Amino acid sequence: MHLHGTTKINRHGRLEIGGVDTAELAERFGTPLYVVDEALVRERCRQFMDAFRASGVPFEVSYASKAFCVKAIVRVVEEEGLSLDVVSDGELYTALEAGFPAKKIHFHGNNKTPEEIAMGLDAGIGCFVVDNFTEIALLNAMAGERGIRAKALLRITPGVEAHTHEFISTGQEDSKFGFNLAGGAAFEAVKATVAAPHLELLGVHSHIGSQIFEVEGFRLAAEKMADFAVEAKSKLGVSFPVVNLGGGFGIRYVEGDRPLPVAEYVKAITDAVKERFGAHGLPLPSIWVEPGRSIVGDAGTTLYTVGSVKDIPGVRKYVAVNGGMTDNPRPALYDAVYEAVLANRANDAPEETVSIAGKCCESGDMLIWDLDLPKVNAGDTLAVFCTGAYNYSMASNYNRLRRPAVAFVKDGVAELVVRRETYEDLVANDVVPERLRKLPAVNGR
Ligand SMILES: Cc1ncc(COP(=O)(O)O)c(C=O)c1O
Ligand SMILES: N[C@@H](CCCC[NH3+])C(=O)O
Repeated sequence: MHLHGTTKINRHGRLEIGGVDTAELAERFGTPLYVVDEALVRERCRQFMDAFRASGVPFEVSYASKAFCVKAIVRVVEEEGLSLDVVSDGELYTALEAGFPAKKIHFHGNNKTPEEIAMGLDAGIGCFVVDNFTEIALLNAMAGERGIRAKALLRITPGVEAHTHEFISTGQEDSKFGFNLAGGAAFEAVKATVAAPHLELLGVHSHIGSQIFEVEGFRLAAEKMADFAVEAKSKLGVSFPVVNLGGGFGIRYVEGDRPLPVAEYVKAITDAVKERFGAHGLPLPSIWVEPGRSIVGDAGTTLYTVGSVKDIPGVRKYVAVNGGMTDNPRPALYDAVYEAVLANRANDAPEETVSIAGKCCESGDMLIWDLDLPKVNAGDTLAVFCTGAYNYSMASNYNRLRRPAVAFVKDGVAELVVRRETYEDLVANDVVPERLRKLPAVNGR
């Protein structure tokens, strides 16, 4: 069993996170419950910040809030000195509501609506990561209407494929994201941006994929960005003050996952940029990265209560929990794998191999296949590890399940940061047209 961050087994044989017994968490907040180890989030933030400081380059580490976007986490990353990526009006709204400094917010997305661009411009965000020619024209026009110049980073698809699950690779040429390098769109985009009177070109951005365990892809992308900077300088006289290499740094979900220490990814990136820019006599740009999963992923644990157990002799034993694809759609979407333990009997030896099913009306609603556990009973608490990234943020109300609560734990204290949805929340936006309203009962019928 791999215990992440402050997670440990206490003297009662129960799992404890941030110094808080999971039995107490389940009792106080109910289950399913997302538990976030705040100290581990802060440690991950510091690993990035410290590695960049050690490299001596100008930098920004921008938390990709799509991984987990709620006000409390925004507060934590601000306290740790990070910047923030948003990809929608909703994420931007959350960041601003949390008091995050607008200047340190970067707005991503392949189809930012005019309303989203207006919201970003009016808030005075730091930059837009511009994705396509439509956006160059729109952003220029909307900044012009306001009499300002918007800062723009151009998202480039560098043609680097990271070794990861196909569905979450975004760096290849055939992508809905960005301007491709090989086809010449990236070069045209630089020309169009510098010709736009209300845009200020900050530089270039690339993101090569997610859950990456090697430095090679980052190094290659960094080199391609540097070579592109050389081309832009020599042919157009344009400089890139910023080179952003995106996110995608892998984490350990299960045995066999071998992420590199954060410092190694950072060193590979900063070395490649330094070398390549230096070799061409270009000034060193500010180097930015956008980690999401590697900031919050392994700090999250989901607690569930075991309900029905169904044994099909000679086939398999299904153990169902009171959540599923609604709070964690990643196994269904990406065949993602997770480790889990019985939180209330964490020292008990494994006795059986079971598969963890969710409670949704969907055969694909399985959380873990073939998990070794002690004999499981209804009422046990199952803790699934590494659910901090892309779980709460991708959760749904399928089957009208209510989204779980989120609690931060730290130094023996648990605090609610998102309350569990209520039945009222579920129907709050429903409108019944007059003609469908139930007539008041007549004569008691
Ligand atoms: C542009 C961009 N930046 C950053 C991220 C964060 O990725 P990860 O959570 O894998 O670090 C993503 C998502 O993959 C992304 O699309
Ligand atoms: N949602 C994906 C990652 C998204 C990457 C896209 N930028 C996951 O759960 O792994």
